[in-house]
Amino acid sequence: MKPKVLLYRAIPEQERQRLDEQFDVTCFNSVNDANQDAFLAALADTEGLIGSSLDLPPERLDLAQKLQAASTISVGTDQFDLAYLAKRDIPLMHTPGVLNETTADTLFTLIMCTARRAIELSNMVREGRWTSNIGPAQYGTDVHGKTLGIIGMGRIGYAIAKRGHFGFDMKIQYSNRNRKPDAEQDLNATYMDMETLLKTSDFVCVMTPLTAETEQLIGAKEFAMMKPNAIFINGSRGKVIDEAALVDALSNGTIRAAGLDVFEVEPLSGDSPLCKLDNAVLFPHIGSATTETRLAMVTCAVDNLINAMNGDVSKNCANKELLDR
Ligand SMILES: NC(=O)C1=CN([C@@H]2O[C@H](COP(=O)(O)OP(=O)(O)OC[C@H]3O[C@@H](n4cnc5c(N)ncnc54)[C@H](OP(=O)(O)O)[C@@H]3O)[C@@H](O)[C@H]2O)C=CC1
Ligand SMILES: O=CC(=O)O
Repeated sequence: MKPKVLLYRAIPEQERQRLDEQFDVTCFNSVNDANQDAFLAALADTEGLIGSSLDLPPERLDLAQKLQAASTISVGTDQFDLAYLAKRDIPLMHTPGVLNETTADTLFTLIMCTARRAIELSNMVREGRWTSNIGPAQYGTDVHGKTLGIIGMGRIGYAIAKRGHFGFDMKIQYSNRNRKPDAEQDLNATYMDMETLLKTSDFVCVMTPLTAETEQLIGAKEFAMMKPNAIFINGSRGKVIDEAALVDALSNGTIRAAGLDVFEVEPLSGDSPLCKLDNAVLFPHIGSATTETRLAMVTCAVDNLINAMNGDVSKNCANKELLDR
């Protein structure tokens, strides 16, 4: 008998077929109020889980007592409690690497759009408000030659810094849990504490994971440390910053602008005060959202689940303490 797997997101047909060859798959294209009870009931029998964009905390996974492996179609693992899974000997597989360049492209788009006010001025044209040649009131600020500060110089942080260094002649500085010799050698990046980075960067870009240590890492105190002309970019997770404090900082002119791909609550409500601010560029969590990269992530996650269900967690296991046993 094939192991039972619960798929909780729609995936391309060819990847679904690969799952079906190996597993007895129950599929929920998405989990919502209407089918949540059926999903929770299905957890009871499942041995493998694969999907994304759904919080699966211990109280839900306690219902899945036969679970052997979980595979998230994302690099971020914050929808799971890694320590809880490790205690139950359940590997959580994720998709590092395959989305680095696409996500860095998105983050650089935010840098460009905020600095050059691209969305705000495009809207001016669309809405028939371009009635005379633009003047200083509409000018943006340069990106090339400026200082880019990366908080969280991991795989994606490095890919963003690479674009800044090679493409835009930017000075790269970073703060991180550990030093990154590759970034220092390849990109001439300077390591510093977060406070110094906040005080001296023209662009501050956050790319850490969401963990107990990084939750609300950037709040009112940190925005106040930034230059008045600083542009703040968040591509990590919404809860890494204090969103209300960011709204204040943007409204009061504490900083110049912000570009956000992630929010405390997603989807962001159209009623959010952020939506009223011209100096906020808001993307609907599209870091990795290209056809090619989303397919690569699903392929990676399917491979990961097959490997993990066969006892091989040597590649792409997020709760690494399992590997050390
Ligand atoms: N907007 C989007 O669509 C996307 C968002 N993401 C988000 O980006 C995150 C990062 O992805 P990725 O680059 O692959 O991950 P990595 O693990 O490669 O990079 C994360 C970096 O953050 C550092 N870090 C972790 N905790 C802290 C801390 N407390 N203080 C300072 N630095 C810290 C890590 O340091 P160290 O090296 O020392 O461990 C590491 O260098 C994901 O977890 C996800 O939340 C990812 C993909 C797309
Ligand atoms: O946010 C996206 C991810 O892969 O994590």
